[in-house]
Amino acid sequence: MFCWEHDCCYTAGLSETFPTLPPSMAENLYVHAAEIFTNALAKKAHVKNLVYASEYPNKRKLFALVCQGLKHKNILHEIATSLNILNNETYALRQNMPLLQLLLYDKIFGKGICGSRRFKNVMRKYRDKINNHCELLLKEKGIDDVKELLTCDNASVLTLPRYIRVNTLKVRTKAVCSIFKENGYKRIHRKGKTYEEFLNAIQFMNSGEFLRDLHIPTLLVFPAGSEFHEHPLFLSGKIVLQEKASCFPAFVLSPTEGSTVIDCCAAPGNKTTHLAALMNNVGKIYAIERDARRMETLKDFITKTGSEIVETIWEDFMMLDPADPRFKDVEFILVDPSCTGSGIISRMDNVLDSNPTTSDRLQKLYFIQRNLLRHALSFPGVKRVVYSTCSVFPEENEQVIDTIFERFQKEYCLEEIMPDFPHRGLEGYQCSKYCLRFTSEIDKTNGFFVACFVRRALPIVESNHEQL
Ligand SMILES: C[S@@+](CC[C@H](N)C(=O)[O-])C[C@H]1O[C@@H](n2cnc3c(N)ncnc32)[C@H](O)[C@@H]1O
Repeated sequence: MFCWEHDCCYTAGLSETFPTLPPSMAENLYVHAAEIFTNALAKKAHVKNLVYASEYPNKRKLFALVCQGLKHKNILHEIATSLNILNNETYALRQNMPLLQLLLYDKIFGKGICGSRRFKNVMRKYRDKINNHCELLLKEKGIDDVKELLTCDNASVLTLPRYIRVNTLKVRTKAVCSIFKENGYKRIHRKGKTYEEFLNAIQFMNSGEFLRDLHIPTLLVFPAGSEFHEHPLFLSGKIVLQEKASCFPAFVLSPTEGSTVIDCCAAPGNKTTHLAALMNNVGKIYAIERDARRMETLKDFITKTGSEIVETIWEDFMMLDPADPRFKDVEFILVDPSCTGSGIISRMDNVLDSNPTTSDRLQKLYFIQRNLLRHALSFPGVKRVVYSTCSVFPEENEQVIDTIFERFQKEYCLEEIMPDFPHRGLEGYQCSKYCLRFTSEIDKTNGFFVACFVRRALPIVESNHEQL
C-alpha cells in the first residue's frame, strides 16, 4: 500500500505538452514518470501530487523512479547528452530527455529496464556505449563502483532517517525491537541523554542499526534509505512509517483514555491512528475528512491499524456545528490543515531549483488555516487544541497563531510545549517561545510546526509549563 504521509493541496494543470508517444506506451512506467519529472521541474505541482494524479497504478514504483531521476538529474543529464541517444532515436524517444534520463537510471543504477520491450531494445543497442562512458566517468572521478557516481551527484541532497512508529494497539515497542534484532538489526544504545548527543548518534548510524527516539517513546530510528514497505510488521499494521515531526501533534495533544477527540483534517490518518494508540482504543475519535478519495485511504488505514474508536465523517469541518449534540463531550481537537508542505524533504523541493509557493497561495492558505483553527476553538467543551503544519513559512505558522491568539486570548492560553526542546517558533512573534519548529538540516525531520492552545478557565491537567 502506498502511504501518503502528507496532504498536498494543489494538483491543477498537470498535463504537459509532450511529444506524442505511441498509444502502446500509454501504460508505461517510464512515460508516466517522465511526464511527472518534467512537470515537477516546471513547478506545476509537488511530486507526490503529480504521482497521485497519474493514472499509472503502481504509485510507489512511480514515485521511487521519479525521485531517483530528480535526485540524480545532473549526472543522468550529463550521461544522456554525452551519448547522443536522443538524436538517433527520434521515433522511440521523441526527443524526450526526462524519459531518457529515467531509462538510463534504471539501466545503469537500477535493476534494468522494466516491462517495455521497446525501451529494453533501445537501451540494449547502446549497452557498450553506456558502459564505456561509465568507465570513463569512473576514471575521471577516481572511483571504482558505478553507484558511487550517484553519491558524487547526491552531495547536496538531504536525506532523513527512516522513522517507524510502533502501533501499540497491536504490539509493544519492546517486542518490535526484539523482532528487528531477530531480523539481524543491531539496537544502538545512546550514551548521552541530550538532544545534541541523540542527533549525533543518528547522524553516524550504520546500515542495519537502529535506536529508540529521544522524544517519542514508540518511535524507532533507522538509517536513511532503510526499506520496510514489504516487512510483515508494516503489512500487518503493527508499525507505521511515520516521520518523526508528524508524531508530535498527537503526542502534544495527549488525549486521555476515555476522552472524546476531533481530528478535523484527518486523511490519510497518521495522526488519527496515533491518537487512537495514545488513547489505547478507549474513548472516541471523530476523524473528519472532506476529500472522498482521501477518505477511502483514511478508512483503510484505520482498519489496518485496528483503530477501533475512530468514527469517520466525510464532511468539511467548517460545516460542522460546534453545538451538535454529537460533539458535546469533545475536549481535544487536532488541527492539521492542508498547507504548502514546504517542509517535506521527500517532496524533492530540495533538488528542484526553487520553491513554487507564491504569496497569493500563502495568503489563501493562511485564511483557510486561520478559519479552521478559529472554528476548532469555538467548540464549547474543548480544553486543548493542537495546530500543526508541515510548512516552513511563518504565514502558515506563527502568523496564524498570533492572529488567533489575539482574538481568543481571554479564553485560551498558549502552552509552552516541551520547554527543553531547543527549537522554537521564529523570533519576532508573540507565540515564538511557546511553539515547536523543526528544521530538516538540524532536527533530521521534515520541516514542521506545532502550537497548543489550552482553555484558561479549566485546570490544565499534567502541565506545569509556562503559558502565555
Ligand atoms: C495535512 S493533511 C492531514 C494529514 C493527516 N492529519 C495525517 O496526519 O495523516 C490535510 C487533510 O485535511 C483535509 N482537509 C482540508 N481542509 C478540510 C476541511 N475544511 N474539512 C475537512 N478536511 C479538510 C485535506 O483533504 C487533507 O486530507
